[in-house]
Parts: sequence; structure tokens; C-alpha cells
Amino acid sequence: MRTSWADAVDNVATGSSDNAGTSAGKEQKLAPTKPAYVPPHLRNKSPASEAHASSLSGPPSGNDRSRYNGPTSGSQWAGSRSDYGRQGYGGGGRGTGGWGGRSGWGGREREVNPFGNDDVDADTENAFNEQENTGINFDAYEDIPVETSGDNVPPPVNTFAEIDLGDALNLNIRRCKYVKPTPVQRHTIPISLAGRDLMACAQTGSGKTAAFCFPIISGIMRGHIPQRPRGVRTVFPLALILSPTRELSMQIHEEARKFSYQTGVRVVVAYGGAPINQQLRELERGVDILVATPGRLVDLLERAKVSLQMIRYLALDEADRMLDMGFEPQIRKIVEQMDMPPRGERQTMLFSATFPKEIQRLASDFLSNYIFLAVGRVGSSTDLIVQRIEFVHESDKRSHLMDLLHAQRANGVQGKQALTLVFVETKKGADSLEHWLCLNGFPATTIHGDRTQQERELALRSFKSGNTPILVATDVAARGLDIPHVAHVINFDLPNDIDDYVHRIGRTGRAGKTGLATAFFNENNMSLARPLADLMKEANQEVPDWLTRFASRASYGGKSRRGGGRFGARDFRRDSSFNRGGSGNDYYGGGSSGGYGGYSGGYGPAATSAWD
Ligand SMILES: Nc1ncnc2c1ncn2[C@@H]1O[C@H](COP(=O)(O)OP(=O)(O)OP(=O)(O)O)[C@@H](O)[C@H]1O
Repeated sequence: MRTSWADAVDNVATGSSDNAGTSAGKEQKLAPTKPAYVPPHLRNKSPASEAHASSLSGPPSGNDRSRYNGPTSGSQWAGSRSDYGRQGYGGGGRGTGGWGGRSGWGGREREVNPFGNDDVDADTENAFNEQENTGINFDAYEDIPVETSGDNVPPPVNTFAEIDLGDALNLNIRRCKYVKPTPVQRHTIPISLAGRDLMACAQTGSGKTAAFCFPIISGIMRGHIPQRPRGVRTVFPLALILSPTRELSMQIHEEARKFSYQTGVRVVVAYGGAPINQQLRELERGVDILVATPGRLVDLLERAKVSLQMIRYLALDEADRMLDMGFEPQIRKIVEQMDMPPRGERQTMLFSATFPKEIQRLASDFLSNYIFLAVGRVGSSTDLIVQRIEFVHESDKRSHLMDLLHAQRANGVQGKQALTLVFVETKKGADSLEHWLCLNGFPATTIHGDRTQQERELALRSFKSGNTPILVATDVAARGLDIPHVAHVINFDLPNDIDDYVHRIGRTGRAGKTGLATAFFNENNMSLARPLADLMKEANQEVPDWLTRFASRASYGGKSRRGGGRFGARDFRRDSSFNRGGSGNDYYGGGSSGGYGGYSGGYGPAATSAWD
């Protein structure tokens, strides 16, 4: 196995795609009209090592899904799914596979380098220094409490070196300048590599994208590659990553392309608002991982352009949003009513920074014997974000915003000149505020659902580049977007739901950096007083007295769905109302203060929940 990794790295080091071309060329001679599908783990390889590598592509041993293959077990491929031998996954290695007459990266195409002008050696050398210089400070997450529940939870790792992700992926991790895994990565990667289903909750900006991408890419690289049907114009991805917005899908696609560079794994994105034909062309060139928004995917499924028959990995990013009232029917259709393998046969991973209990309950329909992981309190914000709440009457909001922006122009945000993201309630409100800001000498642009996709993308690019340092947005930009240098998030209009607030302010204070979030609160936001005060307290923020008073008033009658102010009661399976045979206690003590040494959460039978 090592031989094939070394080959892949040689290719990376020389920047050569010739080997891939050679191997595809050989296939073409055998079947001139239909170049065979080249399994990812054999792409970018010299013919000399093919025989050896293909002998390694046999089905995984063992059928016990509950078995735990530790992540530190050398190159043994931990967590291979037991179901790869089922119909559709059968068939042989290289040469017997074939897919619609096209091949992925193993074919004629040269893979574009997503890292730009990448000098591997220089980058690798500089990575650690640069990392230190960028201000990324993941030590800030070290003492975050971590809780897990479920059967036989694999222990976390401390370093990427402890996990056998494969050399090509490891090289890309270094190119991304990731020195060590973030807490959510430390815990989830071993769980996913062990083949387990997962519901993972971790704070905004804490590295969840890589946490689900690494195991998927690694699994595809090393797994037994199924034979894909020949001669049909339908594509059969092996992994599906769904996200709620177009921009987030694009971002995940960009990240996944970096992680999978020269691994032979091909990632394609499909989202609405953009010409479908172009996306179809991309798909027809081969796809291992499909990143998509639900609407466009349903369209592709109904046109029989995509089949989910061979999905091994399903990841829902922003999973709670994907399963709320707006999206749930589409997600159910995709997951339960098309041709996707049922739960238990595929591996399902759900990620978000927030997971209300009612959504956890819904989500459990898609999971099999899953592990629940919470890094930090479910739905908590990071205390890297300084939160300020100001009481501002509706009619004073604009002048108040103007004061903030003038002060910011003079002094920067926390001493830095940086990007400002302003959230408003409505699309009309966004346009009108943008117009007013521009009139007053503050270059601004907008992103919301009434703008064309082209306009949305242009606005985001202009904001990211700093050309337009203020972006006025509706909730379409609230989740997942990772925009460096957003130093200030202003909730001009507060959302109705505290979880939306958590995601919005999470656009700053990412990856260990600090950030500032200011919110304008008034009589229209009373229902948010208590959850907001709770959230701020949890994040060690100063809560204004007036907010504490509003929070304690009876006018907010709703029960906090966040489940009390202590670390616990996270996994809904532990909830007293669900715990049929249990003690009625909604608090459980499987926690730890997540540092390397302090981990004790949920490993071993003592932590098995009553439900499992
Ligand atoms: N191990 C790591 N080392 C350094 N940086 C990392 C690491 N993992 C992720 N990052 C960076 O951290 C940033 C935030 O990651 P990501 O966007 O995945 O966060 P997230 O948890 O998905 O946030 P959100 O909840 O807002 O979607 C990204 O810029 C990413 O490149």
C-alpha cells in the first residue's frame, strides 16, 4: 500500500500527470471507444505499480459494523464498511470497471492546481512558520469541553500523523497549512474512519468542513471501488455532501478540491441559479464526491443524470438547517425516496454548530447506531467573539450604524481595518441599506435571495477582496461562509431564532482568531432576550443589566430549547422525555475538558446511553 502512496507523492512532487495519462492510455487500447473508469486509488499511478496496487483493492475483511478499528493501526484501513460487498459494490478492480465511457482524473484531463502557484517543497517548509504568523490560534480551543455518546466511541487523536489518511492527502493538509487537527477534527476523524455514523456539533469556524472531507476522501482513495455501470449517461458518485446555500456548496467544493488534489478523487459541485448544462458537463467528466444544494440535486436525480445507488458517504453540512421545515421534504426525498442505499449501508455524517433537540430527533431517522459528539456546548458561540448588545430603537438604527462605521474607519476593529458584515431581516431592507450606505460614503454591496446568482457571486468576491468592505446580507450568508478578515458582524436586525444569531456572529472569530459582533436590540426582539443573555453568559460575555432584566421578565415565556445553562443534556437520546427507561434526569456526565490528556468522554461502556 505504501508503494502506491509513494507513487502518488512522486507525481505531486514532480507536478506530473503523465503517469495518469499512461494508465488511462493503456485502458484506451483495450477498449478504444470506452475508456474504463479508473478507481481513484489507482489514478496518478505508473503502470508498474498497478498490479501491486490492484491486489490491494479487495473487499474489506470482517462484517462487524460495531467493530472498532483504531485509527493508529498503521496502514490498516480502519473502518471499511461491511456493506461494500453488496450488490452494486461488487465487481472487480481496475479494468473491469467502467463508467459511461469517461474516466475521472485518470483520463486525459490535467487536474488544475487549486493551490495556485504551488511549490510543494517551499510550501511545506514554510507552512509552520506562516501558520504561526497568521494568528491562527487553535490553542484557544484546547480547554473546550467535549462530550460523546454512543457505543464504543473511538478515542481521539492528537496529531494528523497518528491517522493514516494517506500521503497524498497529508501533503494537501500541509499545503493548507494545517499543523494539527482542531478539536472537532481530532474526535470526528477517527470516528468516521471507523465507519461509524455521526452527529457532530462544534462551534462555528472550528474546522468542520475538513472534519467530514478528510475521511470521505481518504475512504474513497483506499476503499474498494465499486464497478460503475457502462454506457449510460448517468453518473454514480460515491459520496454526497449537501449544504443549504449555493455559496456554501461552492466553498465546500473549493475546499474539497484542495484536500483531494492529486489523490485521484474527483469532486464536482451542482447548485441552483447557475446553468445546468455546464454542471452536467463537469459531472460527465467523472465524479467521486458530489457537493450539492438539495434543489439542484433533485432536478439532476429526476432527469436521471445522477444516481445515488453507489453512495457510501452522505454528509449534511448545517444539518439542522437541512432538516428544518424548509428543507426537510427535499432531504427526505433525496435520502429516502430515491436510490440511495439505506442507513446502515451507507455512512452518514451530520455536522452543525447548532442542533436543537427536535431536529436531532428527526435526524436520527437518517442514522444508524450513531455517535453523538459535542465540542463545546451545543449551539454555543465561541468566546473568541466579543459580543456587544446595544438597545437601539428601530428609527435610530441607521444613525447608530453610521456612528459605528465612522468610529471603525478612524480606529479599525480591535485595532485592524477589516471587513464588516451587516445582517438585516429582509431583501428589500438589504437593498435599501446598501443604497443608503453608498450615498453616505461607505462602499457596500448586498447578498440575498432576490439577486441573480451572478450578482451574488460578484458581491461575495468584491467583499472578500476588500474592494467593497461592507456586505449587507440576509440569512443567506449566515451559515458556513468562511471569509477571512471579517472582523465585525453587525446584527442591524436581530433574527428570531438564537441559533441563527449563533451562525451569523460565527462569520467572524474563526479558526482561532478574535472577532467582534454588535447587535441592535429593541422591543421587537423581546423573545430573544433570555436565550441571548444565556448565550452571552456561557461565552463569558458581559451581559448588559437591561438585557438581564428583560430576560427575567415573564414576557418571554418560551422554554429555552437549549436545555439549561450547564454543559450536558445534549444528545437528545439522553433527554428525560426520550429516555423511556431512564431516571428522568436530563443531565449526563460523560464530559471532559477536551484537552489532549483530559479526554474521558463517552469511551467505553460506561457512557453508553440508555437509548442505544
Ligand atoms: N486543522 C486546521 N488548522 C488550521 N486551520 C484550519 C484547520 N482546520 C480548518 N481550518 C481553517 O479554519 C477555518 C474554518 O473552518 P470551517 O469553515 O471548516 O469551519 P466550520 O466549523 O465549518 O464553521 P461553520 O460552523 O461556520 O460552518 C477555515 O479557514 C479552515 O481552512
